[in-house]
Amino acid sequence: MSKVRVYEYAKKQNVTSKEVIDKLKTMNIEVKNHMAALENEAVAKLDKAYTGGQDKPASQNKPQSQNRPAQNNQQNRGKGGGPQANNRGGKGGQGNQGGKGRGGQQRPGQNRGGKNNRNQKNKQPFTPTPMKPRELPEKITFTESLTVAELAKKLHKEPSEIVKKLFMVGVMATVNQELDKDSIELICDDYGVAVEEEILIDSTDLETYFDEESDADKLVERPSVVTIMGHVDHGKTTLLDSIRKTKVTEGEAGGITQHIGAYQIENDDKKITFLDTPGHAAFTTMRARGAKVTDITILVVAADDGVMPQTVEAINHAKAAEVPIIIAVNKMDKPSANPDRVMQELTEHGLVPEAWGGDTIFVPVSALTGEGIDSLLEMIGLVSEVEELKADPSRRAMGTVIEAELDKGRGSVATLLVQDGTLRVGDPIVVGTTFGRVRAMVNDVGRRVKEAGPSTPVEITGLNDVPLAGDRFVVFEDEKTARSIGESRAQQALQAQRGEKTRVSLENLFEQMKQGEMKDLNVIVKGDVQGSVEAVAASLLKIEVEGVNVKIIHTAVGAITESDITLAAASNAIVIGFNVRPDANAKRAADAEQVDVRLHRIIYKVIEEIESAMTGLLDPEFEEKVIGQAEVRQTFKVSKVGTIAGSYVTEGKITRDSGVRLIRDGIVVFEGELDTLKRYKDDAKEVAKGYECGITLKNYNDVKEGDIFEAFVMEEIKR
Ligand SMILES: Nc1nc2c(ncn2[C@@H]2O[C@H](COP(=O)(O)OP(=O)(O)OP(=O)(O)O)[C@@H](O)[C@H]2O)c(=O)[nH]1
Repeated sequence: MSKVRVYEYAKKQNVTSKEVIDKLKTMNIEVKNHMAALENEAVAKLDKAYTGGQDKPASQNKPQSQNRPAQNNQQNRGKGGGPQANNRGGKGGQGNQGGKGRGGQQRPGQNRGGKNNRNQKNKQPFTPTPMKPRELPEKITFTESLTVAELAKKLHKEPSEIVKKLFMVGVMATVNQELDKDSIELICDDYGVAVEEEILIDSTDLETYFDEESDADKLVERPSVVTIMGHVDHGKTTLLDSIRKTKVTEGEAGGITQHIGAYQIENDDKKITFLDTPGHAAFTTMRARGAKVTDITILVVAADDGVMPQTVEAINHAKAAEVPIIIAVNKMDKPSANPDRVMQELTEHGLVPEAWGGDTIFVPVSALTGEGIDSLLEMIGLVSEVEELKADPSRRAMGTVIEAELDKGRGSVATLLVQDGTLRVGDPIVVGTTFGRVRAMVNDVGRRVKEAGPSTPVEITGLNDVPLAGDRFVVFEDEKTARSIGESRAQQALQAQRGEKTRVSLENLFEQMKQGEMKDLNVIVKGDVQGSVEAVAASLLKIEVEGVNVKIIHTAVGAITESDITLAAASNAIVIGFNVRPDANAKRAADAEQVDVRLHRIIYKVIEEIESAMTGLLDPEFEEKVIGQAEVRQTFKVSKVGTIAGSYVTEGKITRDSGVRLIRDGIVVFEGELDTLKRYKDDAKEVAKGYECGITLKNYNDVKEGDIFEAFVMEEIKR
């Protein structure tokens, strides 16, 4: 196949891949990254754009294609920003100088600006004179960025000259400052020197291998991968069992005992893979790690119970992952079954049955009696046909870890879902940050196998360490490469742990918007009552700021849970708690995943904060810091004084002048000030963890045993 990839095309045109991707975007052609293969049609359109409508194919263009219209250059200059020195807020626009275009792409001697022509006059075009030491180079190359000093060296100039030039276009830079691509191009443009950005292909980035496209003629249909989700006790496990029992061939060794966290069945000559990781937590954890493994979600809803909170959560998780949903209305054998109610309730969540004019498939089943299971499988078959699930068994194997553990006898044991290619015993493999050679491979019924094709779950041994669920794996040519990539990945992971992640937060939102990285601000709203959740969500949706949309991906009543944080991490969302707090697990998860959780009690403050963040006006000067917690052990009513809460400090400390919140079952019932803080009879300035104290609140008396005081102070944030 001779398809041209984005980076190859960019090279041909002597522009960057990003520019090509941006240009494609303006043509409504979305490509994943620089590795994406371009359709002929896209190449033709690009050729047209780069040759100014002359319909000249890229192959005929000289590598340094000069004849790009100035207006294209303008367009490609990046979103609203002129040149900027990195790490600086450089006021955009200034450097975007009129029709000057990006002569950086041009070679000296070709149609250059006046200044450079003057330089050129001294040159004897056909006499091979030796290069003068201070002469400008024809072209420079760089990867990602250059410091001012490095750029100066490449241009054979003094750094101070470059600093001056930058200053002229409104960029203040010091000698050691890193310059971004725009600034480098602008300076080179000014000297009439061509620039080429070398794009490094990161061989340690496993996703790159997933993005490699297969030849169309090698693609074959692959089994669909199905996850079952639903509310507790609605019958997920029973349904999974029932499907397996009806379909696993009797003759299989090991019968129906399942060995690994996934199994495959055959229905109408078509295989279906079920992931036995019920619950959306596992599903979303995987997605948070970047892996998409599920093709279809079966949402189990008990016909006698209807839509419950976890049903809604599951819907939102599946929607966020853009996975099609089939509804299994379970427990139809029960006399109290009311499938109409289930349909009605799900309609309220945007899942409208086909019978009512929608496009959601509802299948009534009984996991207990087996009734309806065949229709369910048939529907899975139908949906997977629509999805056109394809893979190329001839390529190197790649996929995702379903689960992994350390086995005393066998060492690291990992269940992998092969998503593309064919995995074979003996293959050198990198799995997450681990590596090795596939020593032995066992299928879902415990039988040893030599190879496993697309959508097949297998258990393997032979890795040097235990990978994590959701980690990606890729097979490499030889063990040496696998080891070196595995080791660099482990190293990178360590560094990343120390470094920072770029999850969206209200603090960095504007910056990300400016760089064109954010189009949707995903938000999860949790609140104390349905009414307030709806009100917050509705007000958020009304915010109008150009360039970014608020997208509510999940709302629910109750405290912020770990599952909310996982969803936020997977969907790059922020979490808003309205009169509710995160529970302990959620707090830990939010810290670890760096999910921005914003807690509020007044709607307009929520809106104000988000709006300011979107317009870059967020005032981050003060941030609330929780300094301690105390639990109310006993209350005493004293006339004139009110209720004294005999409390025990469980975390940090409570200080006399800290702000305080009273929390009951995860819900904030009061926020205000302390009236008194006493140790025995004496006033105390602060009471530390492990000590008892008496607390009264200003203007609030309804303190109850078991309530939690949360003390906080406002701290100035260093910018
Ligand atoms: N009558 C009837 N009972 C069912 C059916 N499906 C499941 N049950 C029962 O419902 C209960 C819960 O079923 P499970 O399969 O454990 O539910 P689950 O969704 O896996 O529950 P968790 O794993 O706790 O989330 C069990 O007692 C099942 O026997 C059904 O179709 N009809």
